[in-house]
Amino acid sequence: MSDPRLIIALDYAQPQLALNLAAELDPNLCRLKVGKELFTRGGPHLVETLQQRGFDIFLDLKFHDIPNTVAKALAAAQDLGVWMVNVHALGGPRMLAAAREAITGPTKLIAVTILTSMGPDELQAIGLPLDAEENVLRLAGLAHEAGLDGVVCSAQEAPRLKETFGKGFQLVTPGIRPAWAAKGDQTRIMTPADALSAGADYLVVGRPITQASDPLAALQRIHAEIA
Ligand SMILES: O=C(O)c1cc(=O)[nH]c(=O)n1[C@@H]1O[C@H](COP(=O)(O)O)[C@@H](O)[C@H]1O
Repeated sequence: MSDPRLIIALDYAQPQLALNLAAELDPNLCRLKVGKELFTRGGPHLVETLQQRGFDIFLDLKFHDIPNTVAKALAAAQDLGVWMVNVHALGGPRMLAAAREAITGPTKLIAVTILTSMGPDELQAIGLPLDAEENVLRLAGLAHEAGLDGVVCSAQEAPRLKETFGKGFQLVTPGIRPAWAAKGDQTRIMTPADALSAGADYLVVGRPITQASDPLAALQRIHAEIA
């Protein structure tokens, strides 16, 4: 079975736009991410429709709540049959343990560490040490200890994480920006090829594809860059 490294973030306001793009894509070449905006608009039905078309779905709802609530939300995500789901590592060790217990099947469970949009100023504003990598390593340590499958991080942190937690601990990296794409609100970014060389297992790419005047051409360009 193919194991595509590319996950396309379907950050659309209308489910139909997501379905239109999906209709042009090959599930053997990419996976799809359904996040807060699209899920709030399209709901579980949209996830099911995309799965029926053969796509693995990363349900990116970044659960962050008390342990019981997170566990119940994850059970619901698992019932949907999604390929991957995430929680915030900042929810803490008890929440991560409850999350791990809630996932009993093949759904991959990963933890967001420090959002790729955050730089030193924002880390300072929320009272965390200024070095993003230091925070990511600490939070990834909590996720690893709780038995999660991996973390969401920036590709900049990938070498240290692979070195510390080993090959099997999966790294899902947003903040991917080809040299030709706008940075937008992302801070800790890397190109697709550099991210893979740094040790990323999966690349999450949204706007460089979804906001391109020709999304398929943008996707093909990225595929060519990482081939
Ligand atoms: O969990 C995520 O997917 C995520 C974590 C993170 O730290 N940074 C981050 O950008 N994301 C998501 O990854 C996608 C990145 O989209 P673009 O910046 O448009 O490529 C968005 O859907 C974000 O919600």
